[in-house]
Amino acid sequence: MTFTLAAVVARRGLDVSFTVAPGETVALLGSNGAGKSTVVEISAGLLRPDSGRASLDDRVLFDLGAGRPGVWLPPHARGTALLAQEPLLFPHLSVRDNVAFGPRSAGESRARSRETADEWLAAAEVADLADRRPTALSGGQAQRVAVARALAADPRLLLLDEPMTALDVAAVPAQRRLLHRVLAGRSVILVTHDPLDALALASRVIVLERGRIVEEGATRTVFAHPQTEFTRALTFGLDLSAGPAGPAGPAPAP
Ligand SMILES: Nc1ncnc2c1ncn2[C@@H]1O[C@H](COP(=O)(O)OP(=O)(O)OP(=O)(O)O)[C@@H](O)[C@H]1O
Repeated sequence: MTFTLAAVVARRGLDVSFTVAPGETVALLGSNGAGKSTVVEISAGLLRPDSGRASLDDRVLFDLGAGRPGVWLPPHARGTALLAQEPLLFPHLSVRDNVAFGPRSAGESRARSRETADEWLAAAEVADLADRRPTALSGGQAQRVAVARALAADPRLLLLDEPMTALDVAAVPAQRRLLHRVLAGRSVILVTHDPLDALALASRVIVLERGRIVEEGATRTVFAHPQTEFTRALTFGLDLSAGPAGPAGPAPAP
């Protein structure tokens, strides 16, 4: 899926335009208030921009401008899934039924949507928690269930807004590894403050400053040759000379 977005939100000082290629994870970086969450909200259908257009392949998500009726698809009709900082699971449903909710809403039978849920719970390595209520989960477990729930809906575009922020620091590497595995081949926008998330998960980064794109390119290229003060500070001390880190870590020195 190719995602294209152009949007202006004057009251938030936002004016951006970019594309996410099929199967590409793009990390949105930038200081507090730069506009990252606003981009996610617009893409998910939670915030209406003053003007702009977004599409996922040939499906127009919105097309708005002055003096015409325009197009605005509601969140559930977009084919996007949002994974937020907090897992936001339905407290009255079991873990399995939380994950089954998306496929069930999309018209799958109760039995088939539960099978889909169990497949994604297994992929997120939390199959043993299927019968629990969300209140009986740790923060890390709840985020894994939230990942399973987002993917069970089979989104055309996955929006991750700081999915690691609420986690204990010790739980972050395992969550990063899970995301690395399940994001492969999907079109994803990842908001993060952590350069390690961008390096591990995103092939491209976009840096926002006061609602504008000020830097973008391949993650390692941008980090190795930062053009803005923000990116220079973000990557200070990062050693990018070891080559790309795979699941087994960087290649050993010769
Ligand atoms: N609900 C809101 N109402 C009005 N203005 C808002 C609202 N949420 C954010 N803003 C403003 O919009 C601008 C962009 O904020 P946004 O939350 O998108 O930034 P961000 O890059 O996600 O920041 P952070 O890293 O702190 O989460 C900021 O100037 C912010 O003050």
